[in-house]
Amino acid sequence: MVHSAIMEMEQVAHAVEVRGIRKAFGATQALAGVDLTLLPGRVHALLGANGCGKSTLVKVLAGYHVPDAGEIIFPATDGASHIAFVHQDLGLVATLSVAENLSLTAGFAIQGGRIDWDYEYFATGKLLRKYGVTCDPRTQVGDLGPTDQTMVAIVRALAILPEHGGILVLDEPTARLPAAEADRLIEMLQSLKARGVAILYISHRLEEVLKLADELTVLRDGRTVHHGEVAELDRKDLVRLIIGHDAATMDEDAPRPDRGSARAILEVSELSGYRVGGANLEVAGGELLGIAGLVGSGRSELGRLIFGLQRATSGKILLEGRDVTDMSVPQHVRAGIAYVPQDRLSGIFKGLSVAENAIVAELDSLVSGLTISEGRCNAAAGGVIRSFQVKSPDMSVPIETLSGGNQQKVVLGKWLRRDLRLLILDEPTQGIDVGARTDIFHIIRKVAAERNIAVLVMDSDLEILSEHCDRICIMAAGRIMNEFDGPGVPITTLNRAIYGH
Ligand SMILES: Nc1ncnc2c1ncn2[C@@H]1O[C@H](COP(=O)(O)OP(=O)(O)OP(=O)(O)O)[C@@H](O)[C@H]1O
Repeated sequence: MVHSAIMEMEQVAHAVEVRGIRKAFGATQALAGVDLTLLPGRVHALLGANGCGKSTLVKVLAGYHVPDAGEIIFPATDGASHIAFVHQDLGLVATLSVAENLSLTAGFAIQGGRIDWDYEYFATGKLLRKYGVTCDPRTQVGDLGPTDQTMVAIVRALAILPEHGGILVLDEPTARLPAAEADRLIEMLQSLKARGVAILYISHRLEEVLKLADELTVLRDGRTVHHGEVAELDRKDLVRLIIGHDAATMDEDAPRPDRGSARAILEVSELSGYRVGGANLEVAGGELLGIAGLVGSGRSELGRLIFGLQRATSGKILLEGRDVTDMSVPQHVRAGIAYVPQDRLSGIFKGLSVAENAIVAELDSLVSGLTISEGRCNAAAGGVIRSFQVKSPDMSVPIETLSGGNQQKVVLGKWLRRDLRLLILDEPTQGIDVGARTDIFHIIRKVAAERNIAVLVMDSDLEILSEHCDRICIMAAGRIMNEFDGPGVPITTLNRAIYGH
């Protein structure tokens, strides 16, 4: 029997109270009795490792999943309509303007039987300015940078909340943003507190949580393991609460490339494209080279140019001395280059199982005769699942039923099984929890050293680059401007270089 009920209560201080929510998917108990109270004007962070149940709780709040048991209690009679959501994928339509995107949920202004566009643009501009968003309401959303896109998604959510109060649920809003850009967003969210909005904030970025949140709830395996004030905690405390012990530190014994003798696997000279203009770099076998830079610095485009997703207008790309500049993507894959894109969804095949996704990059080697050897497929998929500690009930379930972070682990794992020379990772640990991140980099380093693979890592999280990369290059205006030897480059040094151009 479903015990869920949305009860109405009067004159209570909370914006919403969640009591004893349980939700299972088959044998997976995603939520095993979660309690949570959101208060007006306060930010409540919801933390926990990949697959602990955060998104499931958000989907229960949104009414997308019906809980197996528990209650959601709103104080006002129309409480359910005063809760707005910004999901991980933002849910914006890239080909429509900012004004159109906002009106899709808030409704269009109609005058004389037609949409009053002058009013639409005026009203959208006013709304954006109110929250400090400077983009033009006529701009296509796809042409905005990721920070402005995120802010538009938040303004769109806020537009359906009342002038005071309401509840805003944000599921990893800053996952795609560099730290400094995320600060703009955090300032915006701080200002909402004064408006009495109750905010539920999900993030794997602990610095943000420490800056923004007033209180936090930590989930582990669908259960609340901690609830309390944030002011009393530091980063180490958060890590301990999330993973149940201190984070593993850098593996001092991990093999590191000897730069003097290691031969360059990748050599890029004077490479230019749309935003990249004259980039030069080399990556040796076994080396992890990090690329940092602001959005628009050419950081992500550099990876796409090397993989052949974008055409170079000039310059050269050599892979073990062989010119691969004008090769197509399939030719690059055959030459031993792998590219894991920023956008997790473009790396997975929805509808296929976890096992099929795990082996899709090496299908050619698993086919015997006209059939695919099931035993070898299962062994290969099992290898990915074990080494990346993918949390999945079994490998036959559709990949989209895994939590976001676990989908990302499968994408990474499938590429690492191929016979690679160069691995390009664009935001590899986006959405991956703090414990799993370190494990993943340890695996990448080990595999890179054992098989002499060059690894190029583009990441907006400077802590990740500082902790794990042998060298870090700073990109600005399409060029490599500085280079630092790692690991352990201070974040302040990296930030100074990034903003110094
Ligand atoms: N529709 C579904 N069908 C089957 N299992 C599901 C479904 N949705 C979630 N699960 C499972 O429920 C558990 C909790 O997943 P959820 O997405 O809530 O985790 P999460 O804490 O949001 O993780 P992440 O940080 O990786 O986004 C996981 O084991 C996941 O595989």
